[in-house]
Amino acid sequence: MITVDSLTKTYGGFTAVDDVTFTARPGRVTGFLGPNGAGKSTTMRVMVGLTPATSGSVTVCGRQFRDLPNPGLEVGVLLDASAQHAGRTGREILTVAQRTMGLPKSRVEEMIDLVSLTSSEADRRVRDYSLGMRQRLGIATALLGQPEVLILDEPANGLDPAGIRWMRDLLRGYANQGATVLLSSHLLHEIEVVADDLVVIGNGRIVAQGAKSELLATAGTLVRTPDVTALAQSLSASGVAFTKSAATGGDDVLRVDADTETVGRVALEARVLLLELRPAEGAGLEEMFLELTADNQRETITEGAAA
Ligand SMILES: Nc1ncnc2c1ncn2[C@@H]1O[C@H](COP(=O)(O)OP(=O)(O)OP(=O)(O)O)[C@@H](O)[C@H]1O
Repeated sequence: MITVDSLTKTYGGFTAVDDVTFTARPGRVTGFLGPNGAGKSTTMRVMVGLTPATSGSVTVCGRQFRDLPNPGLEVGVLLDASAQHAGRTGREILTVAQRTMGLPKSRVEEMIDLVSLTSSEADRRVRDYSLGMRQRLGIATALLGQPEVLILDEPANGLDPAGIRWMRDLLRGYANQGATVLLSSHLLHEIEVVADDLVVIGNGRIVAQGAKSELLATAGTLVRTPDVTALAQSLSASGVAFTKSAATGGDDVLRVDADTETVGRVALEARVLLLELRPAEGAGLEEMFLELTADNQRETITEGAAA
C-alpha cells in the first residue's frame, strides 16, 4: 500500500506538486498518468525519500521510506534506468544489490532470466546497454528482493512493442500475487491496458482518480450526425451538456454527458439523423485524458460547447 496525503512540493516559488492525495492498493496496478512536467516524477521521488516534501506526507507499507530497515525487501524502485553505474556489468549491479539486501546469490541469475537478458548481455558494461536493456536491468533490480510494493517511473520507456507486452504481463502477474504496483506513464494506451486504478495529474494537481472501469464509464456518449448544429441545439434545449474535442474525431462528432438512450431520444424528437451512437468508453482513455488535462497541457486542443 502507498498512501499519499496532501503532498505539496515547491521549488522556490514554483509548485511542482500541489496538495496531492491518493492511495495505491495491494493486488492492483495503479497508473499514474499525466503530461510532461505534470509532477509524476517529483511525487515518486518524494515517495522514495529522494526529495523532501514541502508539506504533506507519503507512506509506503505504513511507514515513511526512510524508516524502512531494508527498503529493497519492501519496495522495488525504478525511477531512472540510466542512473545505474555505467562502468559495471548488469550482473555486477545485481550482485551488489543482492549482497546489500542479504539475499541468496541465486536471486541474481533468477532475475537475469526473468527479464530476458542473455548471459553475455548480463556481462556487458551498462554504458553499452540500450535503453530497453537498462529498463530490463532496472526491473530486475527492483524485483530482486520480492518487494510488496513496486514504484516504477515510465518503465515502458525504450522498450519495443514485444518488450512493452512483456512488461505489462510481468506487472499484471506481480499485482495478481498481491503486490501494490504504481507505474507512471504518458503512454496512454499502455496504462489503459494494464491499470486497474488511475490517478491523473496535470500541473501538479490531481484531475481525476478512481477505478479505470468507473472513470471510463463516466465518459458519456459519442454521437455522429451530418447535422451537428441541429443536434447541438436540441441537446442544449434539453439541458444536456456536450463537447466537441480533438480526440472524438471529425467535426460531425459530439461527446455528450448522457447515456446513449437519452441522446437517441433527443435526436428522435428533433428528427435529426444519427450516423453513429455509442458509449464514449470505446474512445478510450485518450479521450478522458485529453479532456481532463486540457487546461494543463502545453499544446491547446480544440474543445468547447458546439452550440
Ligand atoms: N529540482 C527541481 N527544481 C526546480 N523545478 C523542478 C525540479 N524538479 C522538477 N521540477 C519541475 O517540477 C515540474 C514537475 O516535474 P516532474 O519531473 O515531476 O514532471 P513529470 O510529470 O514527471 O514529467 P515528465 O513526464 O516530463 O517526466 C516541472 O515543471 C519541473 O520542471
